[in-house]
Amino acid sequence: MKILDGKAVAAAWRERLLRKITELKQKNCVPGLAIVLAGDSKPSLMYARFMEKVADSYGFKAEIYRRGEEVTQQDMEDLIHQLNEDDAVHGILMMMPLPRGIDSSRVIACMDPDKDIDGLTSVNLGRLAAGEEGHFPCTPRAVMAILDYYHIPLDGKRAVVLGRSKVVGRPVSLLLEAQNATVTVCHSHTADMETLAGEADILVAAMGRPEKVTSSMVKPGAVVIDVGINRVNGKTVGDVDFADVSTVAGALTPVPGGVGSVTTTMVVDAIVSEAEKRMK
Ligand SMILES: Nc1nc(=O)c2c([nH]1)NC[C@@H]1CN(c3ccc(C(=O)N[C@@H](CCC(=O)O)C(=O)O)cc3)C=[N+]21
Repeated sequence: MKILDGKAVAAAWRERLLRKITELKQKNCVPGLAIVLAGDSKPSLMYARFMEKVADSYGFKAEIYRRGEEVTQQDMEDLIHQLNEDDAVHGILMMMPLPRGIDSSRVIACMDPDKDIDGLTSVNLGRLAAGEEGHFPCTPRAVMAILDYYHIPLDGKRAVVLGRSKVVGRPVSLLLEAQNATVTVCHSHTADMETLAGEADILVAAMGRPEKVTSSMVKPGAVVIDVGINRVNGKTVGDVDFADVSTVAGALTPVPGGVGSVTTTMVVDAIVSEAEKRMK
């Protein structure tokens, strides 16, 4: 079984992105990232902190806009409008989910699609579905970057995505299909998910349930991509039972050190391309 190392993928992208950032700085443009962190969700806290460190290592600005669990709808919408208008901000990364009581669709709708580097807006999701250029969610892009780095063929292959969330399941299914995979999306109402999962050449686990995918659901030799980030007893585990699935899979991403460690690189890529676009 091959371990698909996210850190190796991130390292492969790093040099080219660093070069682009240097070029931007020579033109007096320092890419600026606004991270919106509302509430106390653990994975969001982890991601925001890790993203801040990565931005620092790339030598550009990332600022966290922290709001409490009791933030109001108006505060959230005002914040997004403020960031839309701030020329130092090239991209907005808003941590999902937002606190209970906040209508996230309405907050997302406030976002300037050009600054929506995680592809949350209907405009960017529509562009993805239509096969147009745009900002696409960074976690699904990280999945694709891993498959690409390891030269995993997708054309004509059966891909099964477990989960249909707006940030992962749905966009990753569109990206896989765009690479000519035949994609099945499973969710909480799917009948006989185990059988469908077992037919996958490429299995993407993104349901957000700790260690739910076991060896009996995996075809021998399949490529398994674990998108899950779950905190269990102070430890971070994926949606895949790593030890069990590694006995049948052909290749598997670890957690941590897999998809998550490439997601931050995709944020850097998105912010750089947005900054470059503005210099033209
Ligand atoms: N709009 C939005 N987009 C997201 O993509 C999104 C989100 N909201 N909300 C929260 C979840 C969670 N998430 C993580 C991404 C990377 C790591 C990450 O970098 N993990 C490292 C470990 C970092 C460490 O060692 O601390 C790894 O897996 O290797 C963690 C969590 C993205 N999410």
